Order: sequence, then C-alpha cells, then structure tokens
Amino acid sequence: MSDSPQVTHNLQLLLLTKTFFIYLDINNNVVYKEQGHCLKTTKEHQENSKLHSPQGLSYHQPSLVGPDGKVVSLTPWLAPVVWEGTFDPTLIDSIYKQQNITIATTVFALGKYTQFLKDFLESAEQNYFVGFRVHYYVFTDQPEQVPAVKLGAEHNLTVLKVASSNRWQEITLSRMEKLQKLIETRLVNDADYLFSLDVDTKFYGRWGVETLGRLVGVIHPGYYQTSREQYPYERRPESQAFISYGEGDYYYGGAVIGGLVKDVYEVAKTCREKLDIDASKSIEAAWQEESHLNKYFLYNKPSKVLSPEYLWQDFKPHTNEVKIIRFSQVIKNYAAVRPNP
Ligand SMILES: CC(=O)N[C@H]1[C@@H](OP(=O)(O)OP(=O)(O)OC[C@H]2O[C@@H](n3ccc(=O)[nH]c3=O)[C@H](O)[C@@H]2O)O[C@H](CO)[C@H](O)[C@@H]1O
Ligand SMILES: [Mn+2]
Repeated sequence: MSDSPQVTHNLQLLLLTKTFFIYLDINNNVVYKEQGHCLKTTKEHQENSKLHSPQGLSYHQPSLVGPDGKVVSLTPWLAPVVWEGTFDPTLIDSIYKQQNITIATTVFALGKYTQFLKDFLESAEQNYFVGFRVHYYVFTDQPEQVPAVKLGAEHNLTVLKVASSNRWQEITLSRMEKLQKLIETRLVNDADYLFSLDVDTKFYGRWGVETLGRLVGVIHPGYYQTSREQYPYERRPESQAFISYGEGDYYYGGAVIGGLVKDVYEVAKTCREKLDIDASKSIEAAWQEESHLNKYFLYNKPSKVLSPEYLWQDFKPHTNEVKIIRFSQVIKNYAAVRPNP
C-alpha cells in the first residue's frame, strides 16, 4: 500500500524544515553545501538574476544627496551605493578572505599614457585590494615603457601588447573589444571578479572588497547632483547609445567597470556590438564607450553602485558629501598626452 498524499506531504515538509534548521543553526559552508542544495539554488538565483528594466519607463530621477545634505546609500532598485560609513572594512575583509577570490584588473596605457602607469600601479599597491589576489593586465603598444613596480604578495601583472592608434577615441572605445577577448581567452578560468580602470588616475584611499558585486558602476563625479536632462548622454536617436531626455538614473563614468567576469563580459560584448553598429553608420557617440555603458546600465541596472569617492577628479574642489577620495583622475594636459585633439 502506498503512503497517503497527506503522509508524503508531511514527510516533505519535515525534510525541508530539517534542511533549513541545519543551515540556520550551524551556518557552516560545508554543511550548507551538503544539506542545502534546494536553498543554494534559490540563493544562486537571486544573486544571478539580472536587473533588467524596460525602455521608456517613466519614474523620478534618483538623487544621491538628500534635501538634508545626507548621502543616499540605496538606489531605487535597492542596490547599495558605497560611501564611507556604509561598510566596516575589518568585517567585510574577513568575510571575503574566506572566499579565495581573484580580482583581475585591466588598464590600458597607449601612446603617451604610459607615463601614468607608475603612479597608477604604485598607488594601487598601497590601496587596491591589499591582502587579496589581484592580477593586473596592462594593455600597451610599448611594453618596454611599463615600469617595474614592486607588487605585494599575491599581486601579479601581465603585459599585453596591442597595436598603436593615432586617435584617442579609438583607443578608449577599443577597450571593450580587448576586454571581451581577454575574458574569452583567459579570465573565464583565471579570475572571479574584474575591474576595468582608466590609467590617468591615482588611488588615495582604500579600494577593497566593498566594491565587489555582480555588476558594478561608478557615479561620475561631475554629474552626481545634476538633473538628468543635463547628463551628457548620447541624444541622437540614430546612435545605439541614444537615451531620451525623460530617462536616466545616474551618469556613470567610463573609467570604472566592474563585476563578476561573466557580467562584465556581457557589458563588453554588448557595448562592442553597439559601437560596431554605430561605426557602420559613421556615428560616434558623444562620449564613445562611456555613452554605450550608460545606456547598458540604464536597462541592466548595476547590482552595486560606487559613489564618487571611487572616481574623483584632482582638479575638483572637495565637497561635504565626499568624505574620502579613494581614486581620482589626475590633472592632464590633453594637448600634450593625446595623439589627436
Ligand atoms: C573619468 C572618466 O569616466 N573618464 C572617461 C572619459 O574621459 P577621459 O578624459 O578620462 O578619457 P581618457 O583620455 O582618460 O581615455 C580613457 C583611457 O583610455 C586609455 N588611453 C586613452 C588615450 C591614449 O592616448 N592612450 C590611452 O591609453 C587610457 O587608459 C585612458 O585612461 O571618457 C572616455 C571616453 O571618451 C572614457 O570613457 C573615460 O573612461
Ligand atoms: Mn581618464
């Protein structure tokens, strides 16, 4: 005689309850993996779910500084905005220390931009994921110009030679294609997280595991209190990067793209495809790949947003909201460093 449906139902409930309690009581990774496969599926589902939003939706522009002058630390889709005071470095480091992660970091230094590498790397070694495994990938047309910088334990650097270009716009937008290829050939196996960073920059403060997330963007320091109509989005409908005046959350800087390797891959691949479509129509978006990145982030929301502490500009005076400057664009003489105007 088979069990009555009621008995089966109770048994299932009992099993589920048991699994759940084991997880809550012991809270140990091994036990969790062995016993909690049904819970693990749920957790993975939540972490991996993309935050797509439809085009043309009407809603208020989110603000980053409230009317009381206090900073806002959640987006309207409930992603954290990382500011000083929103995380405890000791606690968050100790959590991520148990995860045995590698953070790949790409940086491009072509033409005269090789001069920025020394300060970038030296200051990164003082501040960037100190104590965690980092692998820098330096793309350059002059490998001999890459300075020998002493790297900390578990920090490595690989130089990758690329062709020179005589248009800076070409260099900055070609980063997407190079990033896509690097992920396909190496990073899928070699890294967990990836950051793509501008080289004309310096670290002045901690940049650590608080910045890790599935998909991470940074608020551009020039526009965090600007009305979205004034954002320098691409406004020509002919471009794939087009965003209409009534839309927009934040203006993200192209100097920082981060996240899980596979999520950054989606960004790079999508932006590259759109850059190619634009190129075939002889259109170049207002701010090259930064414009395409802003479009991507508008409809594929970042799961974590970095405040302008993580992208400042040395020439910009300090403001009340930004308590710490962690990473900043150095002052550069555009005419002297770029290959073309
Ligand atoms: C702060 C910020 O968000 N900056 C973005 C902004 O202006 P930026 O003025 O910051 O652009 P940029 O001149 O720094 O170029 C971006 C990056 O391309 C590389 N490079 C550029 C020129 C060159 O001759 N050699 C070379 O290696 C280098 O890694 C540099 O950091 O808009 C650019 C697109 O137009 C990029 O999206 C930048 O990330
Ligand atoms: Mn730059």
